[in-house]
Amino acid sequence: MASGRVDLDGNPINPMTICMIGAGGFIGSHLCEKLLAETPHTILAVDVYNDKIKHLLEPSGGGATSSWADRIQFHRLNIKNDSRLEGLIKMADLTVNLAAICTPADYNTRPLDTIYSNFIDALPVVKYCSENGKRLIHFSTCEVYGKTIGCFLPKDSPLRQDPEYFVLKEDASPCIFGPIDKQRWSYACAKQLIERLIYAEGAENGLEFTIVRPFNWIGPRMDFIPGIDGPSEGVPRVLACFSNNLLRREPLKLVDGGESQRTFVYIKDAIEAVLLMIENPARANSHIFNVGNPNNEVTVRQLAEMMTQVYTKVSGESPIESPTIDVSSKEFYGEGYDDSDKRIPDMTIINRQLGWNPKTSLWDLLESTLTYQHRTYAEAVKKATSKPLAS
Ligand SMILES: NC(=O)c1ccc[n+]([C@@H]2O[C@H](COP(=O)([O-])OP(=O)(O)OC[C@H]3O[C@@H](n4cnc5c(N)ncnc54)[C@H](O)[C@@H]3O)[C@@H](O)[C@H]2O)c1
Ligand SMILES: O=C(O)[C@H]1O[C@H](OP(=O)(O)OP(=O)(O)OC[C@H]2O[C@@H](n3ccc(=O)[nH]c3=O)[C@H](O)[C@@H]2O)[C@H](O)[C@@H](O)[C@@H]1O
Repeated sequence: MASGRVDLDGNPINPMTICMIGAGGFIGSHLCEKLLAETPHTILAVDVYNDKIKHLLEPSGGGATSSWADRIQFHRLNIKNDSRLEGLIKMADLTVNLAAICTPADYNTRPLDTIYSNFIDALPVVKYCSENGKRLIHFSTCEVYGKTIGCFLPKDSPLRQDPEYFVLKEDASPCIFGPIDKQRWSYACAKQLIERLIYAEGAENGLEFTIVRPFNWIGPRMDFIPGIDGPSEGVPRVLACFSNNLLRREPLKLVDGGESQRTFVYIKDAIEAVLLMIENPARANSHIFNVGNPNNEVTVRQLAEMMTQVYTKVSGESPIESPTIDVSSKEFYGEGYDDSDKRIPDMTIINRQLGWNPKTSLWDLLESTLTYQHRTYAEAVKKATSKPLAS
């Protein structure tokens, strides 16, 4: 049955069933919302948690019409050890695998869990897709590029300004990781190996696959605020760390001077790219796609300064006297941390295959995200910090 929707080549798109593993996480929650709101597709949502998609599962909740809840089914299971996984993959036309440990604070402190989660646990998913002739969209990471070639040049080398030495290209750039005792690279290395395995399944066994390399997607529902909806000692990714500091009126911690550079893309822009991949298999299969916003580059220090300005605007609270503080990576993350110096995605392939371009500026995406953070957490943080200490 056609849905009235057409793909980029004008062909009708038939409704499909999508097995989405890790659907209860940050990216999964936005992808579920988009699929339910704009397409006729059905979702088999697999995760160990569902807090971030609860509003979609309740028949009348979160503004959802009952037809939304009819098209999403939540399966609480851990893909490490659940025999129901193969059945769900068989029932679906397409599997999207998002499940992973993906917070840098874990890579050097829980390297075994990180490697198991990103490589070993993903193996059965690839195998079931390959054996049952099912299409797979697998989430990898921009971290597979590791460090740029440019960072090994002398500090004053003019070649450091040459894009050939830092722009990251799917089909040309090498993957450059630090030594083994820098366990930070356990995640990137596990993701690289699963990419190679998927690629080989495509080459040798005809698996239909697409690999996504997200470049710092950020927005509402990313990670958790420590002590409010996550462990008080937990260290989430930078957006949630800095949001937590702003909510608590603490200085934002700059790791090793905040000199590393990142490009941030708004989650809603990035999800548009994933929907194009889902609905245009002929253009997306056998490709690896960078998905990021090369125009939104900042150092982490600049990000901290911009988030402080934006938060002042959306909360109406004046900034604290010393808005940032320097910490060493050893103090913040522990032994074995290392960092990617710079991440600029080359957009040629995604542009050519899917015509996708990011739209939202860093200021605008921070404004909508920090408005959400303030609305969602400010009261809870105030309550938590005003509680008298137990005697
Ligand atoms: N957010 C980003 O910018 C970004 C960047 C690069 C790569 N990625 C990749 O995208 C994917 C999703 O990222 P996210 O930001 O949504 O992370 P997330 O942590 O919010 O979501 C991951 C989800 O997977 C689930 N999960 C993990 N292990 C599982 C298991 N064994 N069984 C069932 N469910 C399990 C978790 O409960 C969580 O809900 C990950 O593979 C990550 O490596 C994300
Ligand atoms: O998002 C991505 O594209 C990928 O990169 C992230 O890695 P990274 O960008 O290093 O992680 P963040 O926690 O977002 O940190 C960004 C930078 O901010 C710094 N930072 C972080 C937190 C903080 O409080 N202060 C601070 O200076 C980190 O040292 C790092 O240089 C994670 O590995 C994954 O989510 C993902 O695969």
